[in-house]
Amino acid sequence: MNPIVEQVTDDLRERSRRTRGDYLDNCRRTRDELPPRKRLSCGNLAHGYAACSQDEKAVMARMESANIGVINAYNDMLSAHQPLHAYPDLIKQAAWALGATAQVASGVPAMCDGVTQGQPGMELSLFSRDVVAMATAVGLSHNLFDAAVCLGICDKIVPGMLIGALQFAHLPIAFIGSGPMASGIPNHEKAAVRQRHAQGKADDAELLAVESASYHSPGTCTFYGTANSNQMLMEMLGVQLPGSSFLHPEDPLRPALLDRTVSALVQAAAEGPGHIPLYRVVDEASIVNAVVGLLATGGSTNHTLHLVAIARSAGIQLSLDDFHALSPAVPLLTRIYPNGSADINDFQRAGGMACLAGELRHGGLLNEDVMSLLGPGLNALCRPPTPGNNGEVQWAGDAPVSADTSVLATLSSPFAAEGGLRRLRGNLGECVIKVSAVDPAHYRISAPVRVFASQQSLREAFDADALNGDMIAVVRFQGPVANGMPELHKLTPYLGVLQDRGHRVALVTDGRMSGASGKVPAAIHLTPEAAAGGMLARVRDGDLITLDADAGTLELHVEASELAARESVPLPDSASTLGRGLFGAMRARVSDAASGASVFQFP
Ligand SMILES: O=C(O)[C@H](O)[C@@H](O)[C@H](O)[C@H](O)COP(=O)(O)O
Repeated sequence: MNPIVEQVTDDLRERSRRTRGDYLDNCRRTRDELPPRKRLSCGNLAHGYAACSQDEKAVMARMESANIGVINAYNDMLSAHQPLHAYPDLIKQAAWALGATAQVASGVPAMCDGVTQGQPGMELSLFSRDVVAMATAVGLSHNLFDAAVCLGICDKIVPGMLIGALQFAHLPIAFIGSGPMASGIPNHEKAAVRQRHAQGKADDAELLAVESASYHSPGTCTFYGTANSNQMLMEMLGVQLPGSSFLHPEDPLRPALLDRTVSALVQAAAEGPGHIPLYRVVDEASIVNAVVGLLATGGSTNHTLHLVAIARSAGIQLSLDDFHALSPAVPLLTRIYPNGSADINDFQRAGGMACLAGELRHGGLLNEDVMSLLGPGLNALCRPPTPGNNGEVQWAGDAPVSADTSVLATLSSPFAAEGGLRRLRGNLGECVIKVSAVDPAHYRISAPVRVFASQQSLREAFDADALNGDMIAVVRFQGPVANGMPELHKLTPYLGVLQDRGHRVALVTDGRMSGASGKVPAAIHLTPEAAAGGMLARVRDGDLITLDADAGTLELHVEASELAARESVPLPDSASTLGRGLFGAMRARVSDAASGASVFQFP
């Protein structure tokens, strides 16, 4: 076992002792005091199964077999979620074949960050995670279910569902994804046309043709952004079947995997030694494994927020310090766009999750004492699913070796010695940078500041040709309190053009970037944010900032006395169009980015 992974896991257990203990007590008490369906009156039950068939009612009334609640994030607008339309019926059929039942407990909202990128709706995006958590809890609060399955894939939806599910962790709960669409136009070609469009060298028709050739059918986007990082994490945590995430939506193994998820839930719902409630699956050890997976793949920066919020919702006191402590122990093993030119389908062909997990395990980088839906340990995670006898799926054989080391490296020859995400600290506060997609020549940048209070103002300055030198672009008032912490990924082509012109450029912001961002060094999630007393509100045009990803520092070169004497620029008025007015209460209550940017007050 790697001593750093062991130490971080031990420290996390120690730090979480009280809150995790309270959480587990609460889970067990819920099971004792509010066992599924047992406290419902006849009227309650009759309401709950009124729309079921007579046969289903007879089975449900006996209460001898599991009733599975389905939380569904289906909509037609998210390509990744569109295939989920068919899943509830398949789950019901699979349950019925086992003498059990299933019901859709709730739909939950599901935002697409691709649709809202650079748009006002993006200000709802991060908060939608907590809305999804509450919607998941609303569905399961009917207490009609012995187990649950969450159907979701994309950015905020999976973390939100898991936060909600963890409030029902006395039940077995599984996740099912739908898999990536086939590769379209390569992601780096799309990015190149975007840069040409930003300079007026490509028109809208050309850009739309390229975008449509990239995003072209049902399934998850093919870059390694937040959605695909989610999928990796759910497998690492043990709540989604190993090797299921990156199979195409129409892959012939998908029906068998769905059936296996349902049978695992039915088994795990039964009392006895095989009972596997969610609280046995998501614990300190599996959370550390998830962080290791994120670092080894250079995954989405959004997970430095989501994993913290997920862990804390289960009484686990994960912090950025844990990411920072683990990073030197975890080599970078994948090169998937934006960290390279390959996409998630190339990763799958190279060996996918089984190969990645096998490699990490071989290096002692994963905790072995974990529980998954399939039982204890990591064996299944390190083997690809294959068709077995009777159409059932099996995980057998050896961990595969990489079929393409330019996409999925070995521990003996990693892409970088350290993980893809780093913490930066300095007199402006604490923030995060994703180095896995940045050329090491740009790890250290010292340049004068240009301050912007919005994405739009930076774009206007670019269009006016007013950005033609080295620059640290400070885009502030983009934190959770200010405007819900939008992703600023629409700035990537503009900053990318400046970098390609040979200027030394970096972004410093209290906002977020997308999982698809990375080429330009970006110090993001800066805490404290400008709207909550952060020094970022005192930065002025012409100040000098040094961002040093190797040293882990972000320094504003202004004397502390001068900084103390400066007035903070006030928060601009918030806009209320497109529903943003409704989210004022969340902006007023949200925790800082270092604590997961959540409206929930977890101890
Ligand atoms: O965090 C993420 O992964 C992104 O928010 C992603 O969900 C979003 O769809 C991007 O906007 C797509 O990236 P491109 O716009 O670069 O294709």
